[in-house]
Amino acid sequence: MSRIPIALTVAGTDPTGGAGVLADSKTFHSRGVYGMAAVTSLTAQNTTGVQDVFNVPADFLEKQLESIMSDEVPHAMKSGMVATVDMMVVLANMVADFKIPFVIDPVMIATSGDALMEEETIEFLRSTLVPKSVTVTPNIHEAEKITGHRIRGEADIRKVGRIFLEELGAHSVTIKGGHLQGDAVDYLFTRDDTVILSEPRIETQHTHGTGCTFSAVMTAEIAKGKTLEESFRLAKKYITSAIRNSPGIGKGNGPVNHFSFREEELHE
Ligand SMILES: Nc1ncnc2c1ncn2[C@@H]1O[C@H](COP(=O)(O)OP(=O)(O)O)[C@@H](O)[C@H]1O
Ligand SMILES: Cc1ncc(COP(=O)(O)O)c(N)n1
Repeated sequence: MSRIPIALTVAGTDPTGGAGVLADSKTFHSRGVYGMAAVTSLTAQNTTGVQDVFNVPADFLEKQLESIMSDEVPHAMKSGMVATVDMMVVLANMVADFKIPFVIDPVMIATSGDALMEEETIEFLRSTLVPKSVTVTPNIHEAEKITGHRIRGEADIRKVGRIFLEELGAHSVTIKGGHLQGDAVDYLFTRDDTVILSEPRIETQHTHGTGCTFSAVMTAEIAKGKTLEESFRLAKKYITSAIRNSPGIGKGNGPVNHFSFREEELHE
């Protein structure tokens, strides 16, 4: 029995460390949670874009998950880039077997605009994985793709929230409004409640890995036993600080600062 909360990420790599399992691992660590990672894809990418992708064979993803689960079962888990249906089947089976609180970050394209998920995988995600999660954290584009409904403003976000809950069987959905105009407004829709969190938009190009980082905070807090709403509120504070204090790495859309929120807390 571990003496520390454990969070697992099932996601791809970004060798420049801004997104994917490296971002998740830094985030878990900064929230005081022990991090584990099963890798789905190796990407050759940096802050300017994705140069190439190598998908891990699905049976090797299965072996990684068996290695983890036969030794120590994490308290919560998230998925990020899961590019192929075969890998998603492995993930869905594992989630069904272990019933660990599971956050889906439905990663489809990188901040640079490069595709990270095959089209047929989106259908499997919608029908099989979404109902198994405690929450799914799409950005505007991903929420549109999953529901087939165009989002122009808050009324559409509310409509799409209802589609996730009522038609797709989600327990909750966390829709991130980072790609809309104006303030950065995020929405948590559950069966009983709607929580809306708003922060002023930060003028920056350094938002690489914001979605990975945001969902990793939620997963870490859930691993500690926090409620969904508490985890959402903390993730919003953390990502705002992380974007505001971005370290200015790379020639393109640089990463956020995964440790700034912790420092701000210490200085309070
Ligand atoms: N320029 C910004 N200023 C403040 N918050 C932002 C900014 N861009 C994104 N966010 C926040 O970062 C988180 C990730 O959102 P988003 O960029 O929509 O997702 P993704 O990284 O998956 O595309 C959300 O909490 C969103 O509101
Ligand atoms: C391996 C990997 N996973 C995910 C993303 C998306 O990142 P974002 O958090 O900016 O949507 C990425 N660029 N690379």
